[in-house]
Amino acid sequence: MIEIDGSYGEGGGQVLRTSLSLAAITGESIRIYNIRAGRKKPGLAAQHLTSVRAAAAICHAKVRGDAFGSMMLEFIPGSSVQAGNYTFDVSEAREGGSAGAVTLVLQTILLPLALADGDSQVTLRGGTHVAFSPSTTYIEQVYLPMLQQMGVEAQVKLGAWGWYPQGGGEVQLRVSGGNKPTGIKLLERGDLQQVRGLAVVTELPANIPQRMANRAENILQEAKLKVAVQALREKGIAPGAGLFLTAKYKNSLAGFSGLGEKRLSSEKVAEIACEELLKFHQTSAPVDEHLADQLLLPAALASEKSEYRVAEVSLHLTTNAAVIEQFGLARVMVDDVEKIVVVEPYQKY
Ligand SMILES: Nc1ncnc2c1ncn2[C@@H]1O[C@H](COP(=O)(O)OP(=O)(O)OP(=O)(O)O)[C@@H](O)[C@H]1O
Repeated sequence: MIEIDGSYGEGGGQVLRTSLSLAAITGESIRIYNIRAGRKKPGLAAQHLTSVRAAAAICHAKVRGDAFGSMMLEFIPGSSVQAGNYTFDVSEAREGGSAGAVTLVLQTILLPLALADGDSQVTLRGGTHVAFSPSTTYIEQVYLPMLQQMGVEAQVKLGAWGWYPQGGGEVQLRVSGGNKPTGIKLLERGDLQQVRGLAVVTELPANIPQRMANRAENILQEAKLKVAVQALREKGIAPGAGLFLTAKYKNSLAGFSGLGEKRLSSEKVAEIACEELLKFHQTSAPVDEHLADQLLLPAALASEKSEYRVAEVSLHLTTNAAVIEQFGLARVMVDDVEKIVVVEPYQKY
């Protein structure tokens, strides 16, 4: 049984999710203690508990400690990962519901399902565009296309928008099985081809997405970037707003967002997303800070070495590297100065 200290490094949910993915893939039993000890409300929150249940469902794991707020979990896989049709609802993990991010549940099970024999279809319910997690738009426009470059085939379709605090969104995920990732080499991003944006609201007036779109286009055009932002007004179970930008470079993609809040103007939401994008654009790196930690797992499972340059070496990145190394799956080297990540898989699973 592999013992994992959940308080290590970042001390957040990612230590848990990466461990779950790797336990499902390798069949190794794990025991995680100090789960999310670094957070204000430690232990398993709704999104994490749903990730535990999702990982357990796909490999028939026996689980101990799978309760809301639990800081200890034992996870003993009972079979190899089984492709199939699954539904996971974050709101079921907590009384009174939750807007926990479905995208983080998705990332927990995606690679195990991609490696399994057969195709899968997964319905995920909860928050689809919430803070401190990849938005579903990011998954669709950045994460999955980058994984496709590594030979992993998966698509998402947004069925309903889910914002904080109500959640209630829905995403359909399709994964083609039997795909071992190839490595990725991404040291130069090439020229920017276009910034594509989505300014969206649910249950709010049409002038809001239009104002977000106008402000974003003005800022990015002033910076001499080619940009097109679509303003969209959608139906939903609650009001919500956001601006999602995807920068398409010759060799890579990067994503940035601003989420609406009460007392935050439409223009300010646009400015938040644009500032992030412009900061990234100045670095000349191909991989944004968030994708940097998210690419580690496919790279560790790949059939050959990966090498990529990142905009920022985050604590998420170094923490995820340490968890992967604890499973003995790959050697991960992070050059803090050059900001280059090298992953050498041992191909032991
Ligand atoms: N704006 C964003 N765009 C894309 N990815 C993001 C964004 N913000 C955060 N992420 C990613 O979401 C993940 C969050 O991991 P983290 O461990 O912080 O999560 P958590 O489970 O939500 O919990 P907590 O921090 O509450 O323990 C990381 O992979 C990070 O790169």
